[in-house]
Amino acid sequence: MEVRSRAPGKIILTGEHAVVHGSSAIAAAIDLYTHVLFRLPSLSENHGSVELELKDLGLVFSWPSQRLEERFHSMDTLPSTPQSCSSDHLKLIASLVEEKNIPEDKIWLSSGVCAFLYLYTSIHGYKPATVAVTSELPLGSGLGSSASFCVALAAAFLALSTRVSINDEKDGWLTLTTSDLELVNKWAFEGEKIMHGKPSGIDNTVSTFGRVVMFKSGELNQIQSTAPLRMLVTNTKVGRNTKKLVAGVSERVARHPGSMNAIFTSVDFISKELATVLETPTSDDFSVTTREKMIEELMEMNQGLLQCMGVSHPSIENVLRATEKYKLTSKLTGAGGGGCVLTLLPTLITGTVVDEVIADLESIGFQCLKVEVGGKGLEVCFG
Ligand SMILES: Nc1ncnc2c1ncn2[C@@H]1O[C@H](COP(=O)(O)OP(=O)(O)O)[C@@H](O)[C@H]1O
Ligand SMILES: C[C@@](O)(CCOP(=O)(O)O)CC(=O)O
Ligand SMILES: [Mg+2]
Repeated sequence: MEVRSRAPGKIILTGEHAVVHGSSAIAAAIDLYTHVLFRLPSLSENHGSVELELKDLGLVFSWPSQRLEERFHSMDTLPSTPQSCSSDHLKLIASLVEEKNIPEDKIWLSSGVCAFLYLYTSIHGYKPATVAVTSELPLGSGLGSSASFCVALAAAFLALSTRVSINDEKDGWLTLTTSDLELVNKWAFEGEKIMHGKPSGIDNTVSTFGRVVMFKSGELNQIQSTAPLRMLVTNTKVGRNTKKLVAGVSERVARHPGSMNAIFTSVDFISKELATVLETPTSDDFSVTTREKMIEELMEMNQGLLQCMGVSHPSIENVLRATEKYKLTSKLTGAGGGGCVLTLLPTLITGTVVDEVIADLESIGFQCLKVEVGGKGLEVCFG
């Protein structure tokens, strides 16, 4: 028996970090996915283990089911509803991951493997299975790979544990009902907590539900954008870790509470204004160019405030300068500190100019990705 799931990454148009502190943020799904293939072995192929195959990284980890059961027997590991992983429970999981001797240059993977073990054992128990993961997203770059990893895993485990109701349809990609998407989203949030420490929930929410969303304090509002948004994503290829960057901002808040809260309030206004701009139909009084100028100005202001939060990086500033030469506006997306940068591609820009911008950025050593913005969320497929 097997199920596949795929969950998109995201871009944050405005509001990253501030959203962790209660401000509004606007994010959109992108057409780059994490894919999970979850297989329960037949009796003849039963290997008695829970096996995680990270295909892009060429790594396989496996834990005998019996050993997992013995290690966790004192834990309440089969909650019927999503629950946070307690620190004792996480210590146990971390010790099972440490035994795998993940190579030092890939040690950043550990938190992902911990999140996998937590979601697997909580939702599915200890039964032998093979879980294969591939991702079209650059990992640890601000495009929400951690959240899409958790969403795709939680969906696959729930789908084969019959904890979600699926239509009768047997072939093709299916979307879940809203209440099942909410369940997946809650589990994915628990996985994100293991990876981010203190996530806002925006990444798992947009990966689950797709589209363009405004998010504030756990509340989701769909944005009906009146025109397509064209964005170029530039990966600076400077590695960074969301958990550390989020913690760094909280430390700055502790040192400068008044100033930082004023910044978060400004970001809240910026996101709300962006929502209005996106939802306002273009007309004689509000042309596409005016709309795009407004979006650019809001992105520019948000980038300035992200600098004030201490999460920009020289590589990000380089992208800003390189795109400014073409009168284009850019802003970091995700946690910053390196990672990815967004550049708005106005409607009137020609393909030749876009190609020149990309060539310039790639000549500096960056990687450009053309993404579709605001598409679908999580889907599953039985086969
Ligand atoms: N396909 C994947 N395979 C294994 N781990 C993954 C995968 N996708 C994400 N992760 C985990 O998520 C972490 C990156 O998350 P994070 O630092 O939040 O950056 P982002 O979410 O922007 O990609 C990785 O270090 C890894 O632990
Ligand atoms: C910085 C933050 O706002 C977004 C982090 O996104 P990413 O993991 O860098 O893709 C954190 C959060 O909202 O949980
Ligand atoms: Mg992340």
